[in-house]
Amino acid sequence: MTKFDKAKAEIVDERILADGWTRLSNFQIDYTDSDGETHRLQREVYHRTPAATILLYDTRRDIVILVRQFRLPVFLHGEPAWIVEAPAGLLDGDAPEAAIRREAEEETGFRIRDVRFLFKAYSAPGSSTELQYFFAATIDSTDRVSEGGGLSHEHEDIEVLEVPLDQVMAMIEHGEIVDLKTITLLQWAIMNRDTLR
Ligand SMILES: Nc1nc2c(ncn2[C@@H]2O[C@H](COP(=O)(O)OP(=O)(O)O[C@H]3O[C@H](CO)[C@@H](O)[C@H](O)[C@@H]3O)[C@@H](O)[C@H]2O)c(=O)[nH]1
Ligand SMILES: [Mg+2]
Repeated sequence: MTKFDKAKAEIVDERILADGWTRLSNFQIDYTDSDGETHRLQREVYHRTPAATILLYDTRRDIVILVRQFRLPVFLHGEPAWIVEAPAGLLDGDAPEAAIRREAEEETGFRIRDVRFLFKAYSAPGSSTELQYFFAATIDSTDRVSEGGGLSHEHEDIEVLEVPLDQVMAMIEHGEIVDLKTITLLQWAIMNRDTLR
């Protein structure tokens, strides 16, 4: 018996507010709450497709490979908008592992060998359908097959960074790393560094 045994939700209507790069809908739902009372609620949902991200960790040098790129939503906050993130990308119809291998190489130039699935998590479950798959791989400099930097025909403009794992917590605390998936992965790395060696 939990608080939500009587609770349920039914979709009544979906109205598409925008259908550009990503669909934005206004839903009406009949939500029956934990007391058994039903209320009609409005909820806007941004239909983001799934994505994957990866911790690339060089065990010998104790560094992680991060990327820096422009993010318009950060720019709109009036803050420095070329932000530091873990390599990541949309699955684009591929399985999560295949997608993260592709994205890691496109963005960083590293062709990864063994890759470990860590967990999956919703990025912003109050507003977006986006599901993020988290991975980790150990690398060394011989795994670098190109410069990376992203796809020029998609105007990706990416800088590849090598950051000592010992510095990332200070970067998070000083606001130099502000992307939530990246903070999650780096905290995982600090907690599990020994299992990666
Ligand atoms: N035309 C058009 N292109 C877009 C739009 N939004 C993104 N793109 C293009 O779509 C591509 C997305 O690149 P990916 O590497 O696949 O995805 P990402 O943006 O890095 O996404 C990752 O980071 C995000 C920020 O943390 C995450 O939100 C996302 O889940 C993922 O982890 C880029 O080439 C970008 O230019 C848009 O509104 N219109
Ligand atoms: Mg990307």
